[in-house]
Amino acid sequence: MSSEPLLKLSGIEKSFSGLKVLNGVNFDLQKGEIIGLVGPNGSGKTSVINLISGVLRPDSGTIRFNGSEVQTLPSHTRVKAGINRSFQVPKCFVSMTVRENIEVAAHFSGQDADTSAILAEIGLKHLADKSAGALTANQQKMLDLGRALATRPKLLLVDEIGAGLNPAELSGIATLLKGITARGVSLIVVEHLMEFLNALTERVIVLSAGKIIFEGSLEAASRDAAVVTAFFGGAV
Ligand SMILES: Nc1ncnc2c1ncn2[C@@H]1O[C@H](COP(=O)(O)OP(=O)(O)OP(=O)(O)O)[C@@H](O)[C@H]1O
Repeated sequence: MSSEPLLKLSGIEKSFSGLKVLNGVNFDLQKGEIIGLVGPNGSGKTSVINLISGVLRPDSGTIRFNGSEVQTLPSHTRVKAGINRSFQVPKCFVSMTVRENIEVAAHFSGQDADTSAILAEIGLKHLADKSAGALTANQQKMLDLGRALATRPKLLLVDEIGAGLNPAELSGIATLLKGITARGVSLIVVEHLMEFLNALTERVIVLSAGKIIFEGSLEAASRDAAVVTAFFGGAV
């Protein structure tokens, strides 16, 4: 049996207009694992998600997923291979209904999704026939997640889904995400909300200025001098 991780980033470098935003990023993710990706604003978290999902390509380095290198594949091919994501700013089709948004995503990826089950899971079943453009921002975030689920990902990348939610909503999303991993899906969760992350996972990767400065438990991260300096500019 292969012990290769589901996802392996090796030596990832990315610059924009000469400014290096990722500088030798390496990490692994196992099947069914959740990791939190944290770091100060501008540290490179969304760039990592964009590189894994195919929105961006690395200048150098490799991204192995499920046994193959994927770093040069376009996004739609990566979706079919089992990588999908939600966005910081949701990207639903606002002129379609909620149900149609899920159906289109499933059709696009060639998957036979259970639309009703997904609508129930994301809490939008009662709004299935409503236009996606009429949803609140938080409901659109859930629909974005539902669209990703409709493609039956093996790896789901969740970019700041918690922003602007109240504690009850955050707890509901933590339960939802844990239910998704219980089905064997791996998750990378980019988040600023540490309480929310703590409810989801023990393992975090901390980025600072494009480099991984810590990998381990959230509790240990909070006591790590380099992490404290990256977030607060010095000891607290
Ligand atoms: N397409 C782009 N073109 C130019 N610069 C970019 C682009 N995308 C990201 N950057 C820059 O790369 C750096 C890392 O940005 P990124 O969005 O990955 O950080 P982040 O950690 O996700 O930040 P935040 O927590 O604020 O979302 C920033 O300096 C950002 O301005």
